[in-house]
Amino acid sequence: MTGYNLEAIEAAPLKDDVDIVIPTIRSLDFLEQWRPFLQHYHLIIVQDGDPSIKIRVPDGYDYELYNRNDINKILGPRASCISYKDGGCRCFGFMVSKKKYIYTIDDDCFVAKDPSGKEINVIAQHIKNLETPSTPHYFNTLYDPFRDGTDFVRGYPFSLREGVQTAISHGLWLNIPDYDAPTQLVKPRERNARYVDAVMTIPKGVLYPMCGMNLAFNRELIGPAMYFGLMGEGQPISRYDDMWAGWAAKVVCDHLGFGVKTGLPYLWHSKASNPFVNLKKEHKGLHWQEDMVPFFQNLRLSKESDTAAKCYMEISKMTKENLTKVDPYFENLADAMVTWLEAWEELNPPVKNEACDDKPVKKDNGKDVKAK
Ligand SMILES: O=c1ccn([C@@H]2O[C@H](COP(=O)(O)OP(=O)(O)O[C@H]3O[C@@H](CO)[C@H](O)[C@H]3O)[C@@H](O)[C@H]2O)c(=O)[nH]1
Ligand SMILES: [Mn+2]
Repeated sequence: MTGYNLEAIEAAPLKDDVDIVIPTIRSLDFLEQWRPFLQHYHLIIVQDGDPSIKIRVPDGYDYELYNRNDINKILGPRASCISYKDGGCRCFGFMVSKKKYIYTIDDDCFVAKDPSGKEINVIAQHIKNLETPSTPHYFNTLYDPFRDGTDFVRGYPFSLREGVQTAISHGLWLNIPDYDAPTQLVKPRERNARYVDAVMTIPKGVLYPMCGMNLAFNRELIGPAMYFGLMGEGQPISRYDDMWAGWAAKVVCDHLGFGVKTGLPYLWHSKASNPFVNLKKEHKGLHWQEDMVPFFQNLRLSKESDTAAKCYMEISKMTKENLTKVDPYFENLADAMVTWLEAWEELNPPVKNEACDDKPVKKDNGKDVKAK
């Protein structure tokens, strides 16, 4: 497919347009190996667990680091919507970022190699995925037609070849696959060595289990719908943070006409989590997913919902109406979704037109800021 200068996209890493968000309860030593690919980017590190622990960021990285005390200070009572002791705390980083794109990665992930032995530049591939259209309305059997060396196949309607803007790029994992605890327990030695050289659009109306380990998205298009839920300490469920975000964000993308791609790039996941501990954290989710998935599959948004934030507000109401019968937890989750939206709006005030009004309009972290 021509018309998109893929080489130019690869050469320009868009370093001023991407923030890298890392949730961590461990160490950041994994960043040493990522230097050639990540050091040019700004990091937003969300330190989970005990805030008195000092974590070291490898020299040379440009970063902001937030622990629980910082989250409480910045969000005040609204900090209650950010999960504690769950990787879902990463969404705080999405909220404080001001960039167009987010790339989020776990702290037990390393650089993978393609079958030729070349190290994979994850951000370059995610940017390609995001900066080229998706094709959610009709499946191209040669996968992403916007990659070099391929195109739309015979029988692909010309009226659909323009595609739609891509909002989410979901990358995959070599070595330890993203299995749930029961699958990990029955297949403790399973490793993924299968590198599939493919990127594909997930069709409109089809949901998927989104993993937060190697994920990029366009924050301007979909940011408010990328809430990783209320999980972890004090909650009956953990480790469904990315699933919740993925189901909701896909429904919002389908409604707003954005696309979601999955496939390349791969990274190397060297799993640090324990399947027995995970089973304890996940077991309610394993039951509830049988209700959560049909809930999202049947959800229809109104045409008045024409932004990600409005869609997400509607989803919070529907969550309360439809899932509270599954468990009272969903009432708290629905309230947390509203709190998340309020906090998002406070930190990301709507941009006003300077020509109409140049008065200071909003407070941003306590400071008056002019609308840009
Ligand atoms: O309490 C916690 C636990 C973890 N983190 C950070 O979150 C990521 C992922 O954690 P981990 O590597 O333990 O989990 P996996 O099972 O390997 O990964 C998958 O589980 C998903 C559900 O949360 C996650 O998105 C998947 O990638 C690491 O960076 C931990 O340090 C945390 O902050 N708080
Ligand atoms: Mn892991």
